[in-house]
Amino acid sequence: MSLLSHLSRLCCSKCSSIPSSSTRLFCFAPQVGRSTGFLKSTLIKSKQAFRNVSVVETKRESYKLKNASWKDLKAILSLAGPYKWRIMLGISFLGISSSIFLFTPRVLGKLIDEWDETKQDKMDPNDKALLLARFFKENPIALAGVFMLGAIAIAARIYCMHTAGQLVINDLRKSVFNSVLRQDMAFFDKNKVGEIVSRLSTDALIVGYSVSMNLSDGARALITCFGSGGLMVYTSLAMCKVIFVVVPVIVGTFAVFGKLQRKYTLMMQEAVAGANQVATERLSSVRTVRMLVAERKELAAYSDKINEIWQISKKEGLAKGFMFGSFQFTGYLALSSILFYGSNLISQGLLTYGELSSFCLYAVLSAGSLSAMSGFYLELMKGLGASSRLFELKNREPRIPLEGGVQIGNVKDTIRFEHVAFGYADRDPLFHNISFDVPAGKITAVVGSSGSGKSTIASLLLRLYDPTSGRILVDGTDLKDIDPSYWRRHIGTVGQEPVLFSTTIKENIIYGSLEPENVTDAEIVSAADQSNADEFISRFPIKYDTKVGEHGSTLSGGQKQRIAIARALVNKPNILIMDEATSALDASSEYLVRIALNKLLANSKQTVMIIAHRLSTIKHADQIVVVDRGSVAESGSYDELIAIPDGIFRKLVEKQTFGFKNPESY
Ligand SMILES: Nc1ncnc2c1ncn2[C@@H]1O[C@H](COP(=O)(O)OP(=O)(O)OP(=O)(O)O)[C@@H](O)[C@H]1O
Repeated sequence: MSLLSHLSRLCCSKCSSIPSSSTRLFCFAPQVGRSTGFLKSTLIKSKQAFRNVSVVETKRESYKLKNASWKDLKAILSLAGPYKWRIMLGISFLGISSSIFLFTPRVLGKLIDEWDETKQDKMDPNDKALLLARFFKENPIALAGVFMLGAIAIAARIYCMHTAGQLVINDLRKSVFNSVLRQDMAFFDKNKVGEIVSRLSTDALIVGYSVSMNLSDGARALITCFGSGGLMVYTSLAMCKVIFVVVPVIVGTFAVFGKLQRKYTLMMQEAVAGANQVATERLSSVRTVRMLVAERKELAAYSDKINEIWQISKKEGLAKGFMFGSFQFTGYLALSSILFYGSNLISQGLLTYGELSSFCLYAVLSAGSLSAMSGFYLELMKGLGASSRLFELKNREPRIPLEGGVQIGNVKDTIRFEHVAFGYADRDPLFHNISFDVPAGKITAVVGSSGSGKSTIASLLLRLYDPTSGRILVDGTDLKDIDPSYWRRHIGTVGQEPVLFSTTIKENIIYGSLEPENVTDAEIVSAADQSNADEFISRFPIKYDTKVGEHGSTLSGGQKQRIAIARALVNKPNILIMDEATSALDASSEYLVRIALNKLLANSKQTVMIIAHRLSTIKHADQIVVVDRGSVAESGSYDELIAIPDGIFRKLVEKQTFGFKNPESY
């Protein structure tokens, strides 16, 4: 009975140790960025960022084992390279525990026969197992001591392999995250953040497991299988006939129901991921759900997903039940056959009680190790499948590197867009010929109808994307030859919807500073003062140490915007890009932000690009560039452009001043 339960425990431990995809993490890009300090708040349109950010874990395909390639085997084994001594130590402990527990049944068999007076004369007095059995008969405490040693060796092996696995997982996660952080924006347009985070969490776990615990479990199964198989033959060749009949039945049962159970486990993981996706998406947009009174609808949607889980769970439970039931059935059948045939041999004097007991123990050990070996193979395949996806991310070279090139962080004369053409991947070309100059130390406003590509111009200037043809020249140097990080570091950006991180106001302001620890409090207050933020921050009880909540949820839109402006200013950037920094605000918030911006622009010696929606706000720009149908349709001062009869700018202004007769007077 206890042998059978030991056997089923072996199988259970195999099943339960498989990392479940229901443990996937859901994470938002700002948090990802914050945790490393790499992502700069230079995303021109936070709405674009959130398009990816709020995409949570999507339904993933089951592991496609057929895609696992053996060339990756070398690569995943090389991940364990730095920890080879730890793994070797684990394997040595495995050697100790396996030797003890493989030799034990034989010694126990001899111990049983030792009590049988009639068998004494037939025993080989030089048999090592017999000598040990006699020793343990006299010193039973020593036997307990040996078992204790075996148990300690097992514990040490598990510790070594578990920690080696975690170290591999840590390395993988760090290197993949590092590679992902370096990717260009086109990569993030195509890949969902939820999917990447899932790879970092689940796939790294599977790979780490497959080269650590799984490897040691596989080695243990192999040693046990061959060791106990050999010892069964050594114990009684005659009994092996029964084994040849019984073992395939046990392994076959396990294979059939095990496969079924694994299938349902994978279906379950997908269903749980689906339910999590619904829950996370809806909860992250709970304000919209509340305003649209959609609570019942969302509960129904979530209940449907839970029902899916329930349907699969019933099948999974049935498969599991049948597997363990059949396992008990075949196991008992096997043991009964061994005992029946064994007793027969005993009655003929061809076998001793001790030998039969040893044989039973070895049979159980080898059956357990056979099923463990099949599990090892599947886990290794899973590891290979998961590693190929991770290596793809780890080895991906971004088209726009993070660093490298001429270190230019200012413009002395002009930034020139020269016949720039550009289109987003899988979209029609957006620009076919954009040409205009941004003079140094002046304010240039870019205007155009919605979707004309104003924000894209700012993205190109930040080199978040490269033009498909044409060039952007900074005092004659192609932007492609300039160190991208150095360039971006000298540009202050305020996006349409400010992205704040769930930390203090102070940390939000200094986020993006090259040396945040060197930014003085006076500099922070000065930046906040310039952006009209100090006025409300100083009214908070703990002022700049106030936490702003997730995505700045405890602040008003205008307050968030003013903190974002302070963040853009604290680094004293040479170039400022303001992307519709006030369009999302109500009238009074806009007024406060506008005062801040006007104050800033009035004193500014910087080169400023304003992506403008509200045309009344750019009256004082030195130059206005009108983008229309992929090229620059008009450019000039406000007065020059408004004076063009039927001009595009004039029409844009007329649309915004609908109801006013004379747009010039607006
Ligand atoms: N990351 C992206 N991937 C694919 N297409 C994009 C992406 N970002 C913007 N677009 C598309 O490019 C076009 C120009 O977008 P952009 O945001 O530059 O326009 P805009 O003039 O700033 O618009 P608005 O005034 O409405 O903010 C739009 O059609 C938009 O759908």
